[in-house]
Amino acid sequence: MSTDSSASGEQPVETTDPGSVDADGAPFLQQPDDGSGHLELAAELRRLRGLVAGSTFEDVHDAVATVRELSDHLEKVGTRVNPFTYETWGVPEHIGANPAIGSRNPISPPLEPVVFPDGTVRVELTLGIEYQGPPGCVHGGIVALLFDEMLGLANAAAGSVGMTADLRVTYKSPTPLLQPLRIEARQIRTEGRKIWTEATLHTGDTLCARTEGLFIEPRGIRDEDRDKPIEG
Ligand SMILES: CCCCCCCC(=O)SCCNC(=O)CCNC(=O)[C@H](O)C(C)(C)COP(=O)(O)OP(=O)(O)OC[C@H]1O[C@@H](n2cnc3c(N)ncnc32)[C@H](O)[C@@H]1OP(=O)(O)O
Repeated sequence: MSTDSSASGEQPVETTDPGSVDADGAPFLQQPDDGSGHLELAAELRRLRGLVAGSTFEDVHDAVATVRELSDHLEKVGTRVNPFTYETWGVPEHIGANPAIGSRNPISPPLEPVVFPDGTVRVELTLGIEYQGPPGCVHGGIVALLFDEMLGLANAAAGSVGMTADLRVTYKSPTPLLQPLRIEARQIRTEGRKIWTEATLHTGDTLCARTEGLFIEPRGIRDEDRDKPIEG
């Protein structure tokens, strides 16, 4: 998504594309473009989402009609995904619909994680007004969503998979909108089916929030699914 300039000309005014890949990190959980235009559609809707949530209008009835027409069109030309019939998790229909990382989901920022040799997973992102809680700050529930996702990805990077059983978030300092954010997650230890994973969220050198999660590996997990993240 494009980054615009505020009146001061310095700050972005909307959620931006994720940060570029760090030289030391490898892209993790890439979601390939199938060439259908689906990802471009989602990106355009992300732009729309920010405009709708973050603007005031005198009269947008024309836009209502246009968007209704678009929805009717997509209903006609699309094949609906059934979330109860995936062969396994991690297939594009599954990951793509995820509200934190899904490239097909206009709700997602989306995250574009990189993984480091020590198993740390990192994302860099900037969130716009559609993620606002307190004025100028990211909603605490959004922080928890992003943390949950990142912990799951760190588990996947470590070759394990677990359902979130306990997620504790400590909010240390307001998480600003429209400022570059960095989330880093890593698995700490495992014991039987229990997995402990931690993450931090910074803006610059300021720690905004940290989290500790306990994940439980589902019973009967297949070996080939261990490095695939469970979606929240
Ligand atoms: C793409 C990136 C992925 C993002 C990741 C997102 C992950 C998610 O959001 S998952 C969705 C949210 N989470 C859920 O819906 C989970 C709902 N809960 C459940 O399904 C179950 O309670 C589940 C699977 C966690 C555990 O159930 P079950 O497998 O029966 O575990 P159970 O046998 O009772 O317990 C196993 C061990 O874990 C412990 N345990 C289980 N739950 C907890 C808990 N909440 N707190 C502390 N310990 C717990 C038990 O005490 C037991 O310990 P021990 O072996 O020492 O006796």
